[in-house]
Amino acid sequence: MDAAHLRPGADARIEACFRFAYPGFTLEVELDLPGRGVTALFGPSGSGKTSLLRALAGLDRHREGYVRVNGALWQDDVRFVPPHRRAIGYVFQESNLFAHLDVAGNLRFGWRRIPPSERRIAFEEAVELLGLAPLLTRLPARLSGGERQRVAIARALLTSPRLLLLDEPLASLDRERKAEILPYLAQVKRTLDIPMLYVSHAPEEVGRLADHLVLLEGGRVRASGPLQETLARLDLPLACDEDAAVVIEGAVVDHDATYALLTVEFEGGTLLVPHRQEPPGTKIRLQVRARDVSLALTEHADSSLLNRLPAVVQEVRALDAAHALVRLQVGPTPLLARITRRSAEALGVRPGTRLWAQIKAVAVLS
Ligand SMILES: Nc1ncnc2c1ncn2[C@@H]1O[C@H](COP(=O)(O)OP(=O)(O)OP(=O)(O)O)[C@@H](O)[C@H]1O
Repeated sequence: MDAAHLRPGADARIEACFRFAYPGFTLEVELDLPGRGVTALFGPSGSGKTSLLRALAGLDRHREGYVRVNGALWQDDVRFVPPHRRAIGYVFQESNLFAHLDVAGNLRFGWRRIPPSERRIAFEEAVELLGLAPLLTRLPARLSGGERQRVAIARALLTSPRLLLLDEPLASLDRERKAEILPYLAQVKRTLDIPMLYVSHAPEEVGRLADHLVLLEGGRVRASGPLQETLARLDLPLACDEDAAVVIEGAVVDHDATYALLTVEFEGGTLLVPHRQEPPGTKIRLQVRARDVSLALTEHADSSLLNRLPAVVQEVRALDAAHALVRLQVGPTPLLARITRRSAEALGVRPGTRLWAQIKAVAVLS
């Protein structure tokens, strides 16, 4: 079986439009999202993320709605495809596995629902992708939380979905378990190319997996755009967070074994990152937090900081009485710096200022 059958075309889109109200809450959204890759759905509690996923899946039927996923029309004014005919995989915060079935039985449940001619993922492929081979005969009660979620993801994949909806799939897990599962999700993304809508509050998950970001607020779309651009928008609450960070995509060009440093080239410059060896050409995602970036008008070659990048200021915004947020551009790549207002004034930081961004820490996300 060839997973390439799952690949949506180049012009693939997910289009959705909903308007509905619950007492005290109205959801009014219009979305036009890439039909490939991972779209992260961000937003405060009660902003409508789960309601939107349920509406997309057809689990809640709303009169005013439109859903079209990579050419398949699931809902408009006259048509409503019921949820079990939508080819959607849904993974919830708590995996709702059947307690009386072992892992293999749970996986077969999803798989058997799909007529053989419509199956596009082999049983063994899902087992291998999620590393489930040693667990097939275990009952859910004897699995860790992380293992249960891996089974839930594999079960969803075995329904050969056109769209995978993940509603905070890692939220109930501790840090270590989360870190264990993320590589599996990244592998699913790389191998199967099924579009995913991923609800998460965790910058680490979003930074690692997402290509596109939607920010919901009070039942409305506050922002929707490519991940790197959207994370660096000063008018959004994401950039104002204490842990605000940008994501930089690059490729490994070199490894210095003496100091265990990778050289990563991105559009606009290079960064040195402490990391294990990776073959040249490996694509890599880096995360740089706004508070780990300081600014200088001249290059401080006598500093202990390895990473100094020439940058141009695009925008400056006061965060509070003491701090300012600066959006910089390193070539075409956006970067954020959180500095004191006093420093911003002393350096004369304003749009167009050319300076050096000094980066204290870079995290490797993948
Ligand atoms: N079936 C329902 N009937 C009435 N109100 C509902 C229903 N489902 C959701 N709501 C309300 O709609 C609003 C949005 O809820 P929703 O669960 O979609 O938000 P969310 O962004 O997913 O929140 P969280 O991050 O806490 O999961 C809330 O005010 C919730 O109480």
